[in-house]
Amino acid sequence: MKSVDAHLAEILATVRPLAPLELELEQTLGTTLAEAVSSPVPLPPFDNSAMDGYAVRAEDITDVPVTLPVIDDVAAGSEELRAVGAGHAVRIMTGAPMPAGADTVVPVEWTDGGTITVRIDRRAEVGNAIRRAGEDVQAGDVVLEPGTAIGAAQLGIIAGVGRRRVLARPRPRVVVISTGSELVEPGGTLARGQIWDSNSYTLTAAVREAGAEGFRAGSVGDDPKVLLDRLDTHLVRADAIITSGGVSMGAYEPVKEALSPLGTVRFEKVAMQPGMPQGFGVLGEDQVPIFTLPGNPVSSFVSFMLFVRPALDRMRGLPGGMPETVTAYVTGPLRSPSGRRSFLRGRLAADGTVAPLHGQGSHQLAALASANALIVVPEDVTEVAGGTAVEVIRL
Ligand SMILES: Nc1nc2c(c(=O)[nH]1)N[C@H]1C(S)=C(S)[C@@H](COP(=O)(O)OP(=O)(O)OC[C@H]3O[C@@H](n4cnc5c(N)ncnc54)[C@H](O)[C@@H]3O)O[C@H]1N2
Ligand code: MOO
Repeated sequence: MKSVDAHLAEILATVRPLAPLELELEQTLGTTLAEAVSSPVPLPPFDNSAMDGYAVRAEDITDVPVTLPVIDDVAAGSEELRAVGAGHAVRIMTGAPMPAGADTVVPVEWTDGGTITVRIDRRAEVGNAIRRAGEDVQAGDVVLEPGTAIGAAQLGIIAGVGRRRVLARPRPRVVVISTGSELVEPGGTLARGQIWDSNSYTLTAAVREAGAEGFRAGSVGDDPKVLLDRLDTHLVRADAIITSGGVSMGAYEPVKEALSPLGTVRFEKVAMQPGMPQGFGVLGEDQVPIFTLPGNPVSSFVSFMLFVRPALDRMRGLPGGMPETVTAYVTGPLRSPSGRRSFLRGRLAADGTVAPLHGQGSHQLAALASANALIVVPEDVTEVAGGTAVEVIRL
């Protein structure tokens, strides 16, 4: 059997980062920057007040209380400013430019809040409550390096340096197709022998959680021709394809039957539990990667986390490797088949323990839904005693 590491290594050697595009600011969330972003101006661009209060000369308020005439009122965005002469005060708002002559800001709480004259009750040192130009960023400074994943804060600094568009690797578009003639859309009525299709929903959601665009292309039955047609329709708009089901040893395995003759997708057994039957390869002229995951719901989800997610990271221009693990102490005994790496569902607690859940079957979706971690048991371990340190993948 092929090892988990070898299977992931083959996948990562095949998938490539997507080509960067000029993207509008609004479209950059979840994309990966492909250029260095720098600021054309210092940030803040000008000295400004950090508080609502009064801009004055510190030397005029060394003896307090003192009452000064208020000669101007400046709000954020004010352009024409009167200079602050000796013995004068200017009422100033947070973010408003510092008027010339003033070297300190007295917060309104330290005053009587007057608008014609103001009584100042507390001294302020030179520079008090002033935000200096360039204190955050100097003109020309790189604020984001290529390869940065763009989240809310990163998008904020791109906007903050005035950029409308940036060069970024887009979110991969991933088409999800489930196979199986027993599948019925949720909301429909089950006849005998049927089940609701959960995998295509789980996998599409997992794709989105992984920072890619998920398109659920519904389910096809057990006819390999229908699957090939469906793949053909979606290949043009896909950066990757995921199928579920139809890859084991049964009499009707549409995925295997449809794709084996192409010679570009390999079906193998990977030494893991769940998720043993795996397929991976490329399709079409553009060599679109395809992941054919096993149909058991827990198996397809675990396979996604181990193989598809790192591949999507790589396509996004991020490092992409084995999911990170943390060490935890298992609260009860575990069993694992010899020669296979197990990924058991568990609940990781704040005290650093992980409790294995009841229902470790590959079909037991409810146990998966209550898990927040996968407990990893190495290939050469068949039994783990309660209290042992184990590695877990957080979900
Ligand atoms: N003789 C053997 N039988 C099986 C083997 C084997 O090695 N030899 N491997 C088992 C393992 S392990 C797995 S995992 C499954 C994988 O089977 P397939 O990928 O071919 O998937 P199906 O047969 O289509 O379905 C398996 C199971 O999952 C349910 N399913 C499928 N699709 C969905 C869906 N979209 N939503 C919810 N549930 C789904 C399906 O009804 C089956 O119960 O094969 C074992 N057998
Ligand atoms: O390997 Mo299958 O994925 O256990 O159920």
